[in-house]
Amino acid sequence: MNYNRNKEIEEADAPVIVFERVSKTYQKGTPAINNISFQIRKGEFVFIVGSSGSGKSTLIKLILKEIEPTNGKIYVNFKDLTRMRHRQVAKYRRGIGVVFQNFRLLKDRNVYENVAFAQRVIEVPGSTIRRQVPFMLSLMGLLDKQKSLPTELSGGEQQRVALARALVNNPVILLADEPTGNLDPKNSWEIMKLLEDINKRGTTVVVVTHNKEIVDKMQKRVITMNKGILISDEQRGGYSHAY
Ligand SMILES: Nc1ncnc2c1ncn2[C@@H]1O[C@H](COP(=O)(O)OP(=O)(O)OP(=O)(O)O)[C@@H](O)[C@H]1O
Repeated sequence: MNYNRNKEIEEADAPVIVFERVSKTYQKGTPAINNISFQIRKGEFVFIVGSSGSGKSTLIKLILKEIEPTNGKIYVNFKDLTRMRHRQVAKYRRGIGVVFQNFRLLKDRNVYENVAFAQRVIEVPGSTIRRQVPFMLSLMGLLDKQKSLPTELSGGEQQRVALARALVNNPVILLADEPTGNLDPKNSWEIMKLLEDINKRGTTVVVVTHNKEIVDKMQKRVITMNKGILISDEQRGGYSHAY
């Protein structure tokens, strides 16, 4: 598995997520996102923070093209999302790794199968799956849990399975929506260290979180939202500057 993706590291400065004056108003509402512009470059690690209802999940849904902006332009991986054809959307989404607060694992499949499934749906050859799934599980420290069902795992282990599944197809971007929301501090830090390792290997990582301690300690770029408006965007920022 060519996990280093040398070509992409060479293009480390290329913007992989671009929002240009983007607004989103749900039916009968005030704007959930109001005239937002920002760029995230290849290989960056970015936190998105803000109080409940500030528009963070809306932002993630826009990036995944689960919803359409009311105004503005969004480019991801050099594709104009507003002009993407319906039949191209599934393939586009498979190019982005995503993890959520509640893990979203297949409950009736073991750890190995949960990760392999992400490859089976895009018809990766069996021999490649048999090589790449154990590699990914070993990166996540899960080789000895391959045969366990999600219900037999701790929350931290379940999130590591979700990470393995999100990463096995080698995405350029990993989106994490509250990845530590259901975890205790020790497991939260383990997941954040893994996200940092993944980022060092070249993957662009975008993390939505309410975890003040983690944001303050990690000293990454922090985009802060408030009532649909981007109120600050700081390199080596902190949560404490948020409100
Ligand atoms: N499907 C929807 N229909 C109508 N309004 C919505 C919908 N989804 C979100 N909203 C509204 O849009 C605003 C932004 O919501 P969003 O879920 O993006 O916030 P958030 O920052 O992710 O919040 P949280 O931290 O609680 O997850 C809120 O006012 C919310 O009520």
